[in-house]
Amino acid sequence: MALLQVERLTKSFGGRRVLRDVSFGIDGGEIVGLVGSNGAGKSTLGDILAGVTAADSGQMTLSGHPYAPLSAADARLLGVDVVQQQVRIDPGLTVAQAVVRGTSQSGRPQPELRRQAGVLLAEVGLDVDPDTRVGDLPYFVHGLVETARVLAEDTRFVVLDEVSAALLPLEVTRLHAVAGRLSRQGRGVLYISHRLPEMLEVVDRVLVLRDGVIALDSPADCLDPVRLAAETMGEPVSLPAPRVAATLARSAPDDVPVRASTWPAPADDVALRVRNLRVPGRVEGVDLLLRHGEVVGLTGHRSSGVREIAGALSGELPAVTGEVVLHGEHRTLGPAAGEALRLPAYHPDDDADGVDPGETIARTLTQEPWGALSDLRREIASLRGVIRTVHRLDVKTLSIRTVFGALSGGDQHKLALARWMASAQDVVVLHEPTRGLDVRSRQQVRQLLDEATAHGTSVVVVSVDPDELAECCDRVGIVSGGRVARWIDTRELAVDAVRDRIVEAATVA
Ligand SMILES: Nc1ncnc2c1ncn2[C@@H]1O[C@H](COP(=O)(O)OP(=O)(O)OP(=O)(O)O)[C@@H](O)[C@H]1O
Repeated sequence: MALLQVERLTKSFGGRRVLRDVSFGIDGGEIVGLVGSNGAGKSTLGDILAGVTAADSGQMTLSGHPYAPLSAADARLLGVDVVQQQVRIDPGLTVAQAVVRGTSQSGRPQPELRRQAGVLLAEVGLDVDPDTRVGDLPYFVHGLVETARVLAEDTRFVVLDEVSAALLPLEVTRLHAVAGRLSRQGRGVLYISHRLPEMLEVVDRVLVLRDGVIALDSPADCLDPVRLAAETMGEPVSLPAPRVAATLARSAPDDVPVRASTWPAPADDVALRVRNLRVPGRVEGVDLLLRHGEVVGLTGHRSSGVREIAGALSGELPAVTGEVVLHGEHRTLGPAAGEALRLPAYHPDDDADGVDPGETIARTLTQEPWGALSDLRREIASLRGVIRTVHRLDVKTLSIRTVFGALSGGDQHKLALARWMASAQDVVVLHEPTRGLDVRSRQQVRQLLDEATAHGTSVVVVSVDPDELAECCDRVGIVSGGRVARWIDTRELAVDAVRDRIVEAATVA
């Protein structure tokens, strides 16, 4: 008998039928992957299992008994819990309070809570003081805090919704160890992810959700990432090509000179040169050279200094440097000069947050107060632009009047990035531009990048995901001890070869 059995679930939002006829079973001790394109309904399904959302019709059983939770709290009592994709924990709580909140443990004395939270945090590989305020933690940590909370409970079935999306390979390995432990304890796990190569390493079976039904239910060892991507999209997908090869294959617009990949770059080809960049105590002297139209990646462990380099470039952290040349202009940075680089930076969490989730897609993308639109032709052109973007990015919605917050996580991210990139010029910093995106959406984001770089924009991509770096960048710097320990050139290498080099170099560093 399956631990959790799902029969003919359906769910619609307005006129959009998301789940049509979903049936499957998951045994105790099984880790089952759930994949599907952005907007396919994975989170909706996970939320139904965990009582967050109710299905329109269908039945579920848990250990053979009818299971129809009235709320998330009800599901938790019955032993089913979810770590949600866009989890937001009350920033005023301490980590220890967050780990035990809503569980049977929460009434225990504080010292015991702290001790227990410390053990659980270590288990998910999170090296933070249990007294730290949640609001002081980076966003990626929230999913791990939630995973620790699930461990604190007597849960029989756990949904992990995109917990790995913002994690480094080493952190993903720890998350997989947690999933393995849950499975050895006889619990069932539904593991939702777009990071297919990593997911296939941990799951026993994979369910593909496509067009509202389970289109494939297969043992993981019969699948590889390319076949799985094709099953997810319902059509063959091409392997991502390295960016430089794609750039050379593309016919450049007449007004854009095709650059030779020479190194060092000629002086007039330099978009940004920084020598000896320092953030006292955190960044130890980094040299960075970015040519016009180049995409340079930076990655490294949490304490490597990579975030601080990005923070110094975007002016979020005070930096000192020997020399900065930006568009041919020399600048001096440092407290004395009172000047900072202030490169525009896109952070998926902050910028998707900066968008009002209650606002329509149309208003979000036009960025104009509608009262200010007094010219009908301008308004039509502007709305046409919105429709084009929604089509082009394949956003799953029936109308541009849908509120932004009702879109799937991936669709929100794509639109927020497209909106941000529309005004990106010169040199910009992008944090995790393809996070949480399916294989086709990743290609669409690469196209956005290619278009921007073809017009001379240069990009620094900061990421934890080796596949993203391999697909999007011309060069990737591995940061360690506040320095770039090694540069990996992606030219003339297959994407998975670059990925392996990044993982290997980051592990050594
Ligand atoms: N509360 C809601 N109101 C209206 N539509 C919704 C709501 N929640 C989800 N949807 C719609 O249901 C569809 C499925 O969304 P869901 O978040 O489940 O997709 P997903 O497969 O998890 O996508 P992603 O990979 O992008 O996270 C989307 O088209 C989304 O717009």
